[in-house]
Amino acid sequence: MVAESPPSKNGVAGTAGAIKALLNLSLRVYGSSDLDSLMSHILSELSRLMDVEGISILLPDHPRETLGIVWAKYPENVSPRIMKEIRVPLEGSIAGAAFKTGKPLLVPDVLQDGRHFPGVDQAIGFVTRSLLAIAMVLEDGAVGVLECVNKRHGQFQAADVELGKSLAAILALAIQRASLIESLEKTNVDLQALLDLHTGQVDRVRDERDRLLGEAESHRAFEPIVGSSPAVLSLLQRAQHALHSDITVLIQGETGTGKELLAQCLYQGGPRRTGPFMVENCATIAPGLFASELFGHVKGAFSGAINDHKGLIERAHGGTLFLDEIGDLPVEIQTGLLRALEDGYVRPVGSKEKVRSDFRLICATHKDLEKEMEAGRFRSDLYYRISVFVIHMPPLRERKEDIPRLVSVFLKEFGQTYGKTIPGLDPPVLQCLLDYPFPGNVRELRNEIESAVAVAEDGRPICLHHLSPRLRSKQCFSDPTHPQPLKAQVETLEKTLIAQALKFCGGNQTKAAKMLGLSRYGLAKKIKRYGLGGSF
Ligand SMILES: Nc1ncnc2c1ncn2[C@@H]1O[C@H](COP(=O)(O)OP(=O)(O)OP(=O)(O)O)[C@@H](O)[C@H]1O
Repeated sequence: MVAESPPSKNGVAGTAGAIKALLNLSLRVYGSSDLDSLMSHILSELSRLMDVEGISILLPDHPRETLGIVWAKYPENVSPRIMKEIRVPLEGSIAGAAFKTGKPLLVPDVLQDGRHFPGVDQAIGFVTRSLLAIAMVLEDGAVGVLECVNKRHGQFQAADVELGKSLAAILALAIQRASLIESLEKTNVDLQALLDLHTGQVDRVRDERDRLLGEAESHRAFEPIVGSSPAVLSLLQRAQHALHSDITVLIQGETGTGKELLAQCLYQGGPRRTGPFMVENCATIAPGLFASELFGHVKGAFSGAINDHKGLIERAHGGTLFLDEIGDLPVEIQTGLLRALEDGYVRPVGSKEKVRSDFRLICATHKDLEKEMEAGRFRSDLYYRISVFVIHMPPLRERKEDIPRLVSVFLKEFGQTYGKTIPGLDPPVLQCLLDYPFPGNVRELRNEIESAVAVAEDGRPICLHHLSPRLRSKQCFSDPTHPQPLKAQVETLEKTLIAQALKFCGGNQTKAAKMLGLSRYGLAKKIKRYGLGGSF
């Protein structure tokens, strides 16, 4: 049987004590983020305030078919674990009816009420006599039920209902707040995980990008150095280690192998690229001028010193000093250079003051500096100071596979210089280049291609007669390592002899024909056949 809530008689709920208790609970709800300990405290307070044997909060399960007893304050002999396992049906229970209607239900005699669900009492060994079920309602509807069981003294009154409604409202807010905090915390965890993942990905992408950029940058730094032979690749690999540091580098190699070119690449790709790049070839400085060239001088330091002069070391401040042919530096100058390297100061000739210079040194030599040291021409302390990182430039004869690529780069370069389009080399020309030892290395090859382009006909390939006699004299038509059909060799020889004769006769075909014992017409035919119509 369900009774309408009677008006307050005993005035328990209306007392100043109850209001104070309500206020305290509200404050507690907003001051706590731990819902379980908050509920345990609130239910203890409520069971005292409402003067009941048992009190519980039921929340709907998903999907909303049953109610679970989530928090409860019952006599000590009731097992909280068993209580938590109980499911109260929404249909066929007083709590379910309160939840669905959103209205408080006061049941003075539970056994007389057909909706009573006996499962709870059976499970926990308890007897429910009277019951007050109040839905905890928010704007969107009921979020749960507050259930007070067995009024200890007398019956539930209307005042209990009013107090229960106020409590249920506070509890509904507490639950809403807690679930909001929980979902915010979960979102926060999810977001953090997402952020970590994203940050990890961003870091990985950035690392990869830096690695690729680093590689690309190194690659770009050495772009002017043409060659893909194993010798060049291993020199570039080594040079790459010196690219991003200030380390002193000693480049060793024969003349024309590209020592200065490598020094330029190290400077331009290195950390001091915005500073100056001072270059000096020690083999070309007059003996008396070394000190002044390197360290500078002050006005009046010697006859002819009409002005102050900044030396190379001072001018290289913040940048790089490249000393080519360092092996030719006089011993007395070596001491000053060593001091500048170690102290970071130079003293200009005739000056009492030292000048500071912070520079990176790159040296090159074709000499064997260890031998120079043994012979007493090179200071050992300077040698050890500059040979921290040595790079060897391989001679061209040890990397002939680079010749075709070098030739094509130079053909393009000089084609632009001379305003011509040179499609390539006649096959014997390449063979000739490959057979030649190139004592002057890449510089000699470069010069050879430049002079060939200069005399070649626009749009026609470079022929043997465009090459210098030095190269052609080395040509071996019957080289057993490169056997060719006799006809081809004879033709190559014929072509070369005609080209030489034309060149000798300044392009005069009548004279050349006479020289070769050919008719003017016969020579013209051969010139046409061999494409020798260019300027001689
Ligand atoms: N691998 C290369 N790719 C392209 N050009 C090169 C290469 N090596 C050298 N050269 C070119 O050859 C010429 C000579 O090079 P460089 O002056 O650097 O040689 P070097 O070893 O310093 O000579 P030296 O000892 O006589 O001073 C330059 O024009 C340079 O650009």
